[in-house]
Amino acid sequence: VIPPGWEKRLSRSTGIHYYLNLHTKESQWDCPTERAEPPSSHPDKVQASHLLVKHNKSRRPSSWREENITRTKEEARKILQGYHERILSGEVTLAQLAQKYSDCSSAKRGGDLGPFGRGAMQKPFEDATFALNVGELSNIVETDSGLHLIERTQ
Ligand SMILES: N=C(N)NCCC[C@H](NC(=O)[C@@H]1CCC/C1=C\[C@H](COP(=O)(O)O)NC(=O)[C@@H](N)Cc1ccccc1)C(N)=O
Repeated sequence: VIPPGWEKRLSRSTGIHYYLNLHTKESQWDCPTERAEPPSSHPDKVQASHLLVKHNKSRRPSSWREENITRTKEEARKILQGYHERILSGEVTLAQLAQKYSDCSSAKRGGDLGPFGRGAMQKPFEDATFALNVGELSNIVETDSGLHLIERTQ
């Protein structure tokens, strides 16, 4: 008997049965032994990309882009608001802007921070990311590093 959350399918090309996980849409040849669970709405780990604009009150007012960052926090906010509007309009993606303008070393990876759990990032950043649904873009989030736009990717 097939555990709940799975469906037995017939592969047209091979004429062999396979099993489809109705939640993840992944398929496998061998008959599952565990039930397939819907994705939990409280994941241990999330993945996000971010665009960081630092200012003269950042804990480390320096980055790969700029040796000595002198813009004020309000100037940084204006810059990030501009990026926010351009991303929301669909003109550009966060990754494209992060690659060029983010004051974080993750800029090289389009702002991708990789997967992380609670306790890894500064609290405001962590809370904002965990509050996002996958694919959603945050408003401006402030940490000791500076001002961020965050997009949750997983
Ligand atoms: N994957 C992890 N656990 N890496 C350690 C994160 C440490 C954490 N960082 C933050 O909370 C902020 C939010 C995101 C980036 C970040 C800050 C700074 C930039 O600000 P600054 O420190 O000059 O003030 N970038 C970083 O840390 C980068 N290594 C993030 C990163 C870059 C490339 C690949 C993966 C991760 C913290 N507890 O301080």
